[in-house]
Amino acid sequence: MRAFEATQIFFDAAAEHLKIDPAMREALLMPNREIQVQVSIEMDNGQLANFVGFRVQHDSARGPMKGGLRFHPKVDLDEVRSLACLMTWKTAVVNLPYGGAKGGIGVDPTRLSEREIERLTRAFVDQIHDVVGPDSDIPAPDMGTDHLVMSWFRNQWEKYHGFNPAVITGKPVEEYGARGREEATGRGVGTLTVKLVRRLGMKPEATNIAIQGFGNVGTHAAKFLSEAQFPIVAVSDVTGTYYNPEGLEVRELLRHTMKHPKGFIEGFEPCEVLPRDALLNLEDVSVLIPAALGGVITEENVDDIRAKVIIEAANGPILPQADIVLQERGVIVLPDILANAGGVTVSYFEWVQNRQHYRWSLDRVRQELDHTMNEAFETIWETAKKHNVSLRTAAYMIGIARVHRATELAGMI
Ligand SMILES: NC(=O)C1=CN([C@@H]2O[C@H](COP(=O)(O)OP(=O)(O)OC[C@H]3O[C@@H](n4cnc5c(N)ncnc54)[C@H](OP(=O)(O)O)[C@@H]3O)[C@@H](O)[C@H]2O)C=CC1
Ligand SMILES: O=C(O)CCC(=O)C(=O)O
Repeated sequence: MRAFEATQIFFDAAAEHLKIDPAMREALLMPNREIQVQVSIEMDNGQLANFVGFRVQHDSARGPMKGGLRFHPKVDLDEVRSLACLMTWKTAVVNLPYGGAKGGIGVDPTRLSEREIERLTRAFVDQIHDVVGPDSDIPAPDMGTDHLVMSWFRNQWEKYHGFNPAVITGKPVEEYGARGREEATGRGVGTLTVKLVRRLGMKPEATNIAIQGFGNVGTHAAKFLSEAQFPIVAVSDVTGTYYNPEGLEVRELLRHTMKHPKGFIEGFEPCEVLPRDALLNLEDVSVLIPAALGGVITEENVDDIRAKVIIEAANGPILPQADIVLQERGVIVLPDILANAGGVTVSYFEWVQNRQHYRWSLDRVRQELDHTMNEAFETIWETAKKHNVSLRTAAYMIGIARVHRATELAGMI
């Protein structure tokens, strides 16, 4: 199943509960604008290389559109469209004054040098600079991009439009970035995992966790949760699954990946090395946190999942048929549009600081993030109880209802 079709199925389930008529459903679901561009650069060896870049602007009823940039070989229009749509409901779930967008380039950044990635980023900005801006569409990091990519993006955009760091978030802290943005998605995931586990009557020390993906989101979630006394028994990256039933030494693990030339976990000890996807089926795992790609839990592998709770740190990790099976088995799923909303929340704080030429302390960022995440969680928990629906349907209901209301109030339709 393609990514956008999966998002549409989740959307429809909630729209049905909200009794939104078919024409309005179509209007809410259809992206405002989709941009596909050719991005050609000179590689370090002097050869020309061509890539395809995308920016999908899904909805702006609640404010400027917001969403990350992904550099990954699997990036295509369908994936970006689905991710942009998720951003619309996500920003509404945490009640930010934003709409949703997403972008990316089909490229494997691990095969490019830093200078080649910089040239690629700048060439992409040359193609899309006139459709993004602090009041229209504000990019940010996602898979395969980081604070350096944000910095090059800003610098190139400012060559056309002049100084305005609020054009992009997730920048280096010393260049108008927000303290706490780098950790924000993982911290939000951690905060809500603690809350949900407690709500379900489970004890952190007796709740084993497995995390798929050990990049920005996976590492910060692991750090937060191990500090909250959860045993992190398994983590994975593209090189494999690293498992220790006694709990991995997360601090050592972070030190190890920082020293590895490509940031990989391979070579870490003490632990058992298993095939990459074995992480999904471990017997002694209570909480599974997918924090890598979408579409990893499918109809084919869902019966092998043993966890009681799944926290969707990644965007779209569970396909709709698998979601139904998990619901029937009583597995609690905290949906992406709530679970990973910490990143865009602190991006909003960065944008606000940039616009005010003011800097918040890390304590203030963390306090406001915790407050936003807790409030959204309670709203969705209550909605799920009231309507007897899953947390995913409840989150979609909240997000869609807010965007629907803004659309009606603006008289856009
Ligand atoms: N960054 C952010 O602020 C936000 C990110 N997200 C979502 O979180 C997810 C992760 O993003 P982020 O952490 O930024 O990305 P990163 O690029 O920083 O890290 C991705 C990680 O996933 C690993 N990975 C890739 N494919 C697989 C696989 N098949 N099995 C196991 N591990 C795999 C990578 O391994 P390796 O390093 O070996 O390549 C890497 O460890 C994405 O779905 C993203 O959309 C959501 C909200 C905000
Ligand atoms: O920080 C942001 O603006 C967006 C992050 C993102 O792309 C996401 O939440 O999926």
